Amino acid sequence: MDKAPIISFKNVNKVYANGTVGLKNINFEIPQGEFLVVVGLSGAGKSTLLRTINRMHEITSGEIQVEGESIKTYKGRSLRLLRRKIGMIFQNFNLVKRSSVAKNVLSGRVSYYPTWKSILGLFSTTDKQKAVQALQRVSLAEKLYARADELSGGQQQRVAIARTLMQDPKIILADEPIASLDPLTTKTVMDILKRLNQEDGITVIVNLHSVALAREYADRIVGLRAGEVVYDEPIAAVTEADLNRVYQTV
Ligand SMILES: Nc1ncnc2c1ncn2[C@@H]1O[C@H](COP(=O)(O)OP(=O)(O)OP(=O)(O)O)[C@@H](O)[C@H]1O
Repeated sequence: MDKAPIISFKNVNKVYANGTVGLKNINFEIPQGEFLVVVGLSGAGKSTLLRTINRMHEITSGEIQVEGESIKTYKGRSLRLLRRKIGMIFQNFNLVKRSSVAKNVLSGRVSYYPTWKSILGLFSTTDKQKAVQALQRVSLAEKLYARADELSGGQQQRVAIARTLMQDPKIILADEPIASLDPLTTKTVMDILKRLNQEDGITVIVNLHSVALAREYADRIVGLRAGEVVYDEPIAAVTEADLNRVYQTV
């Protein structure tokens, strides 16, 4: 690919406080606009990898760059700006369940407001319209006033995606976004992520257990085993034998 990398890992290591190795000598670049799927067994380091990109987890050594800048020393405003451009989707949706869909979606915009305004819920009319548009993108505009916990799992995940869109993200990190969903709903959610990638040029990185899904949606697959990259290929080059390597336990 000839596009500049939006994210790069250089000799990245992560050792947790209890001595567990989370990531081991990770080196790779993610070009802007790529749909990257990270696969691996439970405990392989997929969540750790994703969470180092927005500094939810700190790395032990090496360097991660986002848009050509090392994120290691970011704090205060620079860290807030980093997190604003990186949306995150979680397996369990992370919605405020007793709040309305509208409030949940608008909360994706708080980093654009001073704290006191966001606490009082003083969102602009423009942003309220933006929330409706975000819900339209995930085909849920009619649920604007519903309570989040009245929705199905798949609908809640779509609300979470709409919330992320309020950030105007350049990157979406999705950590097992379909792990709690049935096959039909899985397809809806994956299709939405793919559409945002293709129509908006958002770089999407998704952690998945399912190799079949990875093959269906990814531009490229990175396989992790015990914190190490054991496989990194564009989708066209993927073979069963390669993927089996990712799932070997020894
Ligand atoms: N806070 C923590 N403290 C200590 N070890 C941790 C912590 N978080 C994760 N680990 C360990 O780091 C390794 C990688 O975990 P990680 O959650 O990144 O894997 P994963 O591939 O995302 O797994 P899963 O598919 O189950 O979510 C595992 O051995 C895990 O037990």
